[in-house]
Amino acid sequence: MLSTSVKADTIVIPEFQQGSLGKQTQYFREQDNKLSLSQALEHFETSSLTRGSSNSISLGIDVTPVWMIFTVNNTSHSPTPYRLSVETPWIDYIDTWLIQDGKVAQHIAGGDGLPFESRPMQYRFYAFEHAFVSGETQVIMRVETKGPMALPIQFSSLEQAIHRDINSGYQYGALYGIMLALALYNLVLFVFIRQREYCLYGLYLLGFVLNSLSYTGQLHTIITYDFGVYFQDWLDIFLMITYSVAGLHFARSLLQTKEYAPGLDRFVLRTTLYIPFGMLIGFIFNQLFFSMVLAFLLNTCFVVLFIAMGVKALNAKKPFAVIFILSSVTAAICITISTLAVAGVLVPYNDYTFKAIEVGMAFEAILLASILARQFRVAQIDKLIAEKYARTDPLTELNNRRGFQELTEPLWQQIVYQKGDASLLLIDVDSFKDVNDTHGHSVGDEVLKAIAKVISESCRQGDISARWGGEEFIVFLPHTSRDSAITQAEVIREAIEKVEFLALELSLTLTASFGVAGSVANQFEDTPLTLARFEPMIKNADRALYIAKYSGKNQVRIVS
Ligand SMILES: Nc1nc2c(ncn2[C@@H]2O[C@H](COP(=O)(O)OP(=O)(O)OP(=O)(O)O)[C@@H](O)[C@H]2O)c(=O)[nH]1
Repeated sequence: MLSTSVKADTIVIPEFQQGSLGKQTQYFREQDNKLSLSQALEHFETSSLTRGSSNSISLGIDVTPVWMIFTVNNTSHSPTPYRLSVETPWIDYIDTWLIQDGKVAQHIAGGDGLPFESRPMQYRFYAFEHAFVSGETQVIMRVETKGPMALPIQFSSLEQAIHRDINSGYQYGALYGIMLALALYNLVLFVFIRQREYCLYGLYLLGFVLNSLSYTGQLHTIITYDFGVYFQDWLDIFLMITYSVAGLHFARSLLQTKEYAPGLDRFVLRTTLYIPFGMLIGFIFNQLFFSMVLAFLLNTCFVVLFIAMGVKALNAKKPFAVIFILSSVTAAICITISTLAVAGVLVPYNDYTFKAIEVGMAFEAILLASILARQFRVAQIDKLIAEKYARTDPLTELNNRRGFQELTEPLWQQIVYQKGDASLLLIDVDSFKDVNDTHGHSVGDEVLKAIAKVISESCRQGDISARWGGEEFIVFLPHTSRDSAITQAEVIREAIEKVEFLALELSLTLTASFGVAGSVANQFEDTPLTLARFEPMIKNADRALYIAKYSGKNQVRIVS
């Protein structure tokens, strides 16, 4: 007959509906040899026990097994089903004995040391349900693990347990949904844009979600193979390291720390090499504790280095540094809250403090995504500017040759298919060398700008003007016959002649010569316009310009 006079704080049901049992338990640590239940009961009776002081009992990593006791008193007249769960899914072995009237009514063995199918509930934690009969039931538990000995014991009526499960499902669904959507979106962006930040960010988020799925036991309800006692512990370590490494490389790449903080950048790089390497050595020699310490070290470095990189980026006046710091400090605070809650220090353990880490990471993920989105926008604007300048002459801001060709090509095609007319003007400033020689090159530049302005302002809407090279300009006149083009050229010639370069404080009169080529009734050089006739038309205008120059300049000519 088993008995113990030791009374832990009694849990009275059905009044007690749901909560953590840290404060209602008393415990002691097993010393050298594994105790039997009766030896443990004797110890409970005869030795001093530690009373749980917070919602979650937490004793550190790689500690000796713990024996716990608490009492449930069912004051109702019928058996009342309750669920007990230990919400840290990495515990290797948990044994629970329910003692009624001095006899073991039930023994429930579980933990990730047992194959998934043999566990009391096919659940992400060690959990079981039991109908507590009227009167007192003593609950004795023995817990053994190589991982962190954090024991948030949850005790709830079945109704509350199901309610909690549903709530928890929604909460995790929302958190993981946000993070997975962001991860996949960024990986898709990487496939199409080929910018490594997107890939690293996607991997970082995926790594975190996987790590969290494993750390909260959810992954192991899917992967149910029995790989042995430490499978889950090693997987947690591996995933912690993967997401930390991806996260740190993402931060390096996003903030480009190499440019302005080479020392810190090297340190981050080495951290992401040496710690995983050490973990690998630990894995090869099956040193779980050693690898676990390295994983926690990397996780701590991760938080500190994120903030340090943000501060360096801020000092270097990098855009987005403030948002980066805000996101990493928030994540750091949330990680600290969860860690302290699980460790039972300062922060009370409850569902919110346990999940703070995920909330912090989701917040960080959204802020980092906003940085990437803004960076994308800046890159787009830069690209548009670069594209514009690839088509624009920087001095006169008219089209350059490339811009001219790109704009005229579709118009020319349209005119050819519609059997319409089109003309070209080639304009060359007369004796421009004298301007340079007399007033200097920079004045020459200003003069060219002024003439370009006159040309573009004298053009009709739809005409396309461009700088053809040096002091030579070209104008394409769509839907304009050669005769109308001559008239238009005269307008521009007169406008140039009238330009006063007052802003340059120069009393200067400049003229320009014009070569005109164009079609009349869709005929150019006695043949209808075709796609291939564009180049010959330019050559024709060039010959006309030559004639204008050698006929005394400041005139409009065609090849007759
Ligand atoms: N300031 C300035 N000068 C330029 C630029 N591009 C070409 N030039 C000058 O334009 C002048 C062209 O001289 P030339 O080809 O002899 O022609 P020109 O003096 O206008 O004589 P004609 O064409 O026969 O009337 C050269 O002195 C070039 O250096 C430019 O972007 N800025």
